[in-house]
Amino acid sequence: MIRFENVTKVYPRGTRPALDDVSMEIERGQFVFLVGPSGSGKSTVLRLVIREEPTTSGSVLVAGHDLGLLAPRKVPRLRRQIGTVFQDFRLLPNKTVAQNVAFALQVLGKPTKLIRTLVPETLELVGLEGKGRRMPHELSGGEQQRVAIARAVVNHPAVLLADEPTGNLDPATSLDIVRLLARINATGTTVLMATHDNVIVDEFRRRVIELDNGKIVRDEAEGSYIPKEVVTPVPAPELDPDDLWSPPDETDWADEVVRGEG
Ligand SMILES: Nc1ncnc2c1ncn2[C@@H]1O[C@H](COP(=O)(O)OP(=O)(O)OP(=O)(O)O)[C@@H](O)[C@H]1O
Repeated sequence: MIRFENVTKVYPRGTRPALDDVSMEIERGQFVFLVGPSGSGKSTVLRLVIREEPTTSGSVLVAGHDLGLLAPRKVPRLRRQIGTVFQDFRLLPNKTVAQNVAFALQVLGKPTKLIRTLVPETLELVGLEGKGRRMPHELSGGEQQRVAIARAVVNHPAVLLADEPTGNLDPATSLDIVRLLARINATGTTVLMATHDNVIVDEFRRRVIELDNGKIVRDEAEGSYIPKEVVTPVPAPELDPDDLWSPPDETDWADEVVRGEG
């Protein structure tokens, strides 16, 4: 689904490469934690996947398509297939919860009838049923992040990128948010989450890719990671795929990118 081939990224005013000859492949449907110290290149990986930045050398491929060959006017089409969530939520402060989520569909020109169905459905998915009329400032941090996640997934993206989504949240709320991301992953959405939080990484035991100084220094398959310390046990993430949307259709997604290139 996401492939990096010998990717090096040097920012215009960078003194050293933010990414240095990185190669990796993330399969469709995987949940991957991207870890590493501050400045190791985690956010840069995410920026390259949505083509917010070009590579300096090497290729980033999404669904088999080289983003370096994608015409700039086709980039919005790519981003439509990729949901993004950030540490600071980035909600529209003057819109209600429901309007924040609806806005993501309105900018895509989706019909009102569809929006009226999808918004409540998505708010229920993220555990915010009944809170659609609240303003963002009337919510806790964890609830605000749920709104941001609802907005990111309401269009059923093939990929969800999360950059330190728990960075502003307390430990218990952080685990709830990652459980929610795991539920979304269980619907077939590929999830790539950058995090500093070792408790979460140890707890969820998904694939871990560690960066240091722009290089991959560890890549451990799902479930193979042995925590260094015992952490407080918490219940396993709730996975109920029957209750959720069907997985995104990779064929449609690939076709859309192909059409975009043409
Ligand atoms: N726009 C930019 N211009 C110049 N250098 C940049 C830019 N963005 C990031 N960098 C540099 O690239 C390197 C990688 O940064 P990046 O933000 O990807 O790291 P990170 O692992 O996400 O860090 P953090 O955990 O602190 O968010 C750092 O040395 C950073 O200073």
